[in-house]
This record gives sequence, structure tokens and C-alpha cells, in this order.
Amino acid sequence: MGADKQMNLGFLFQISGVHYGGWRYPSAQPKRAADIRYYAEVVRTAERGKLDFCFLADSIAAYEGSAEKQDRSKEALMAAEPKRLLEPFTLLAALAMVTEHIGLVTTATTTYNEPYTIARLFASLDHISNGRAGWNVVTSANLAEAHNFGRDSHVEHGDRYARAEEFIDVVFKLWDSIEDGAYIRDKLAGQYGLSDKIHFINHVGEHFKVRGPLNVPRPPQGHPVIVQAGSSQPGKELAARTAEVVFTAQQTLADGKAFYSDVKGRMAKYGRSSDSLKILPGVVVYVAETESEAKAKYETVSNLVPPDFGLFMLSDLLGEIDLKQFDIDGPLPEDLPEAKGSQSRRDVIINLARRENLTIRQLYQHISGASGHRSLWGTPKQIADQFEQWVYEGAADGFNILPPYLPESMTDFVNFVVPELQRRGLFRTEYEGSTLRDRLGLARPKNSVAKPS
Ligand SMILES: Cc1cc2nc3c(=O)[nH]c(=O)nc-3n(C[C@H](O)[C@H](O)[C@H](O)COP(=O)(O)O)c2cc1C
Repeated sequence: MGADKQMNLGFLFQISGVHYGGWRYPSAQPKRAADIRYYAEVVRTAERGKLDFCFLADSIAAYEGSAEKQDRSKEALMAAEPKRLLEPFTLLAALAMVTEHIGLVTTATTTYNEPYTIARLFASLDHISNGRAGWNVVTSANLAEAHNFGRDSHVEHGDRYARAEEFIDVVFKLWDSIEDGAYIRDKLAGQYGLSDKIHFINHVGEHFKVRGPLNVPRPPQGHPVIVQAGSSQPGKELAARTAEVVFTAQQTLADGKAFYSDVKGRMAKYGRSSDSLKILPGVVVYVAETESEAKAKYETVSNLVPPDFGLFMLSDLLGEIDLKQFDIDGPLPEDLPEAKGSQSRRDVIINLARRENLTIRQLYQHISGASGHRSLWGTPKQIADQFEQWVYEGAADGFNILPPYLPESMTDFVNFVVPELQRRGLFRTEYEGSTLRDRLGLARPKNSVAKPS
């Protein structure tokens, strides 16, 4: 990594952390899950560490999967902390008032929303936060969302992405529909706005018909930062055309490099330079002064996953087989019953158990912590070495940190890892500029709707 290149770091803020045992960790505060002061404390810690952004993932459903699966899993899920308990725009607007620098990113699905609503929400959040908003564009993988929006089945994958492509274009036009400086607010002349700077976009497409203009002035960043997290072929294509940050779950350096060059390699045909998109793989970090202490933290939280919940989750991944009939501290039996659902996902889990020689308990503990992301434990130096290698070797521009348990692992990251990265010149010591774009080194987009002057 060149001496002048610094990495970008965001973090996924899931109430008591991403690990299923996180809410039971001794220092966790799950009873504050709807307390704005709790969120403010965690985000201020991240801001003390000069992190680029806080990311609130979102889904417009309490549970996942089919109605039948939701009915069946309701009891088992009572051992897990929900992934979210507050609506993200409301929460981020409040956090904008108690922070100054950190970016505020959340998810909005293009499948179960309308572009006007989403353009308006993000434009408002960008104004409220003085240019710190980012939109994680998702097409929704969760069937349960369909059931909350009048549908029995999910919109088909290809159709979801076709709608997403047009959705983003409409949002861009709406953000541009009131030009910078359109509102002059001239009290003496009695003139509030300039009509030639306010545009009806008159969009008519396959999915949307939107006249505009937006009823919010152009956001301070021009466009809030666009984030994308789908890694299917259409997901990567959408990212290459429109995204400025990409989240991804990559387990190995080789896979990380392949994904990085694949996505960046698709950008040239859209006239984009590869450094106008930052790829941030997710990583769960356990850090302490010694490696054994860090490993002990991992073990502590892993042991806090309630067995019934662990077995339910594992059984789901293995194709809905009843695991209670087997010894939890023995290996997965060779002759597992037939699977329902995805065979490839089941094979990945079975191969993992065999390769690492894991018992059933160890297997669910292993997959409880990271929802497919990489987990690292070690000293600050060991963690920084890993980060440096991925950036140096072209697998990442930085990372999306997934704290396993909160608030403690955010504090650990800021106290241990950030100073080590700063010492190496790999991370900022002061925030640069004022907007999220400034921190990510991204240009403010030109207005696509304005007439050239
Ligand atoms: C770090 C990360 C964060 C994600 N956040 C969300 C989210 O907040 N809401 C959501 O519905 N999907 C989220 N996803 C899932 C992706 O948007 C996407 O649906 C999934 O990766 C499947 O991609 P595909 O449809 O392109 O195959 C996230 C994925 C990753 C890796």
C-alpha cells in the first residue's frame, strides 16, 4: 500500500453487536435497545476513533423467510436479540444532532419503496447531518418483507434488480431537480426561488412515472453516498455503475482479491475510474493486548449462544433437519437426513464441520458470530497486519467493522486497533473536510438535470 493511501473504516451498528451471543455478553446493555442515549454513546466512541461512518442495516420485517418458517421459528427466535428495534431514519436524524463528523449510512430497499419517498428521506438526512448521509441500496433478499407489502411471493431476482436500476436513476434526478442556489430567498425583491433552477423531471419508465421536483433542496453532498451490498452478477453490475462503497463478505485473501478486481473491472464501461468506488469487506474483530485474551473474548461470546437457538439456526442452514436427536458435543453424523432447500449452502456447512473437525456445538458457535463474514482475533498488531495486507494486496480499500458485542468491542477497536493503524500512517488522525464524501475521497456529483450554463 502506498504511503499516501489510507484506508476507510465504517462499522455495522446492530444493537448489542452482530454475534448471536452478543446481547448476553457481561458488558452488553440490551435493555437500552430503544434508548437513543445508548446509540449516541456507541456512535460517539466510533467518532472518537475517527471512523468514516456508522451503518444501520435494515429490513422491513421482524423475521425472515416464508410465513411457515416464521411461524415455526418464532419460539426459537425468542433467544435472539432482534437485529433492529428502531426505524433507521428517525434514529440517524437524532444521531446527527449529537455527532459532528461521522457518516450516517442506512439501508433502503428499492423493491418495497417508491423513489420519491427515498429521495426525500436521504436528502433530508443529508441536510440535517450537514452532508454525512449514505444510502445502502438493497433489493431485499428477505421474503418476509413481501408479506408486509401485500404480496405472497417475493419479486423475482432479475425483476428486483431491473427495478433497482431505474429506481436509482429516478432518485438521482430528484436530488438534482432543485439546483444548488435555486432558493435565493431575496426578502427585498420578494423572490424566494429561481424558476430556471427548479425542474420537473417528468420521468416515465418501465417501473416509475415521477413528475417531480423533489420537495427538498439539493443535498449538501449533491447526492448522498451510494452503498451497495449485493454480490450476484446483477448486484455487481449495479455496483459498478452506481455505487461508491461496496460491502461484501469475503473469507479469504484470494476471494477478496478476485471480488475486488471483478467489481472494479466492470467500472470502465460506465466511464468511471476505479478509485471512485471503495470496497469494504466486513470483518468481525476481537482485539486485546494478548492473542490469548482476544481468543478468550471470542470463546466467551460464543458460549453465550443459547443451545436451542444455535441448533435451530444450524438446522435451518442444513435444510431443516432435526438436530436434537444427535449428541450436541459429538460430530455431525455421516448419514444426515435429506435436506430441504439449498444443497450448496448445506454442503458448505458440512465441509466446514468436517475440515475443522467441529462438534455440533462448535459448529453453531462458529457460524453464530459473523453471518458469513470473516472473524479475526489477535493483538492490535496482528489485526493491523491483516488489514494492511488486504489493502496492500488489492482485496480492500478499507473495512466495514462488525463489532461482535457492543458497546465493548467498539471501544476495544477504537482504543487498540485505530492507534496502531494511525501509527503506521494507514488511518487518519483527524477528520478531513466536512462531508462523508470528503472522508471517502469521493467527488461531489455534477447536476444531471441542470441546463449547462
Ligand atoms: C455487509 C452487508 C450488509 C447488508 N445489509 C443489508 C441490509 O441492511 N438489508 C438487506 O435487505 N440486505 C442487506 N445485505 C444483503 C445484500 O443487500 C444482498 O441482498 C445479498 O448480499 C444478496 O445479494 P444478491 O441479491 O445480489 O445475490 C447486506 C449484505 C452485506 C454483505
